[in-house]
Amino acid sequence: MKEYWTSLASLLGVLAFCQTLMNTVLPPELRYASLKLINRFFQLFSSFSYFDITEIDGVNTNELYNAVNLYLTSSASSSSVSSNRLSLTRAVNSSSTTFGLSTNDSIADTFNSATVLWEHVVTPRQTQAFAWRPMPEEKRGFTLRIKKKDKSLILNSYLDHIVERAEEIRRRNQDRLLYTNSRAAGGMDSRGLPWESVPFKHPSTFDTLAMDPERKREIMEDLRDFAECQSFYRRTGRAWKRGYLLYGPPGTGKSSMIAAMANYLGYDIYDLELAEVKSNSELRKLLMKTSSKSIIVIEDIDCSINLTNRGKKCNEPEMALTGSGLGDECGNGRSTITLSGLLNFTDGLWSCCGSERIFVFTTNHIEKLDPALLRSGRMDMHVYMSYCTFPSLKILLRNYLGYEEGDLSDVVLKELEGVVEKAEITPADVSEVLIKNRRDKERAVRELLEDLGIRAERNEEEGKLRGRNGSLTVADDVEEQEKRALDSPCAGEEEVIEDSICKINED
Ligand SMILES: Nc1ncnc2c1ncn2[C@@H]1O[C@H](COP(=O)(O)OP(=O)(O)OP(=O)(O)O)[C@@H](O)[C@H]1O
Ligand SMILES: [Mg+2]
Repeated sequence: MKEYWTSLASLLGVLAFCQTLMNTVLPPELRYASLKLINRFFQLFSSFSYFDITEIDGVNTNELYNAVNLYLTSSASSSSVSSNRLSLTRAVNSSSTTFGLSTNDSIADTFNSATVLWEHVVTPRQTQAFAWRPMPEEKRGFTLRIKKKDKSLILNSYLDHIVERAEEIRRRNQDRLLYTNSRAAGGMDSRGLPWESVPFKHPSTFDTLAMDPERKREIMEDLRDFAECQSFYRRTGRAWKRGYLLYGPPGTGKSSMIAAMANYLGYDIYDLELAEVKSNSELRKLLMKTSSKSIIVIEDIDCSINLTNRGKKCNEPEMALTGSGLGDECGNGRSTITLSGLLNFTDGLWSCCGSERIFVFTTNHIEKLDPALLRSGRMDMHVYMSYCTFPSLKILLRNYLGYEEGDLSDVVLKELEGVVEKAEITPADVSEVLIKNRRDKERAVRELLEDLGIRAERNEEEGKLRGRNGSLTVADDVEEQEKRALDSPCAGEEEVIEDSICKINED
């Protein structure tokens, strides 16, 4: 026994000596590499296989890493998984606490009677004197340890199971995320991610959205069709994405529609602030960092992109080859996003670097948009968010006052129907009147009727209404607006813009 202890002490002494020698002789980077090498050597004789799943896979975020993270996060608190230490987090405004694996801690899981071990590996990134792009300060990843004999039996099915479970958890999770690129400092965060997120809690749904019920049903069917028909997109060779252009006056529910879409499909929203994006390549990078099952939104597209930039030519010859043949990135520090860059963003090869994504552009002035954005196939569905119509008014009365079909007298309904479209009132304005008087329903309807009457009269006086007998229908309006926008490709804008639009059309 005494001999045993003596040998153990000598062995420990040798190990301590080797470690001191390594620490003295080798610089820190080499020390880490040699430890890794020794580790690999021992793994050769081990009965386990190891798999590394890193957070960043080249330039893209590794979807598998996110799936494993979510899977372990949700199962960390359950009794089937054993771990001594868990990290607890709760995001700003979030309603739920999430469990996670602490840095460099491990957790065991069981699948088909095989036990596996996950380790959360976080190592500091080696500092480089020069880097092409900001890199996260830490390298994160999971290492899966699995018995060699179980590897062929469960590895693929286990990973499929994790991806499926993660998907399920995401869908069940009420806290969708709302991402934005408009960070005060600009650029990326300490982990090299260009998007910041907060939990998305907008309560708007298709049920609360006031619009023509038939049109609403069409949009919902279109969305469902899109989400469920991956095989169709694959079979027809189309990228699995869809574009919606929402247009109409302010306060008609464009942003509410986006929230309703996200809540309906359970997608995250990426609210892209174009003014914060410096160049087309930055735009592409942002696109690459979005996840699938998401809605990428550019609000007020007519205001966000300065088309006059497209008229500016770059001196570098390779720049002149890009997009429409006009310079797009002159590197002068100002935003140099071009229309062609934007079109590539939604439609080009890069737009397919993920899947199941919806692009939504909104505008108050469809007639100001470049026809290239409107042509069929680019924005698959154009949705006109109109002034309040009688059917949408009934939805608002139900939402705010609880009036169901038949609760209001026929006389009042007739009065409302007769005046609502002539009043050209937005759902936002109707909501205001109803919110203000929601505790006194009759008064609310009375005030609404008064307001509608005044607006209708004013409109008639100002000769705003079009049509033979002064009536304006939503259908007329949609037709007229789209026609105006499509028929005059190079008309109606300042000259510089005209030039560049015409050039891109020639291309
Ligand atoms: N169609 C609608 N159905 C239900 N509520 C609506 C609708 N339109 C507007 N509202 C109400 O008015 C408010 C403003 O609407 P929203 O922000 O969606 O309008 P918008 O069309 O995006 O306006 P803008 O063009 O100014 O961005 C919302 O908070 C919502 O309560
Ligand atoms: Mg809006």
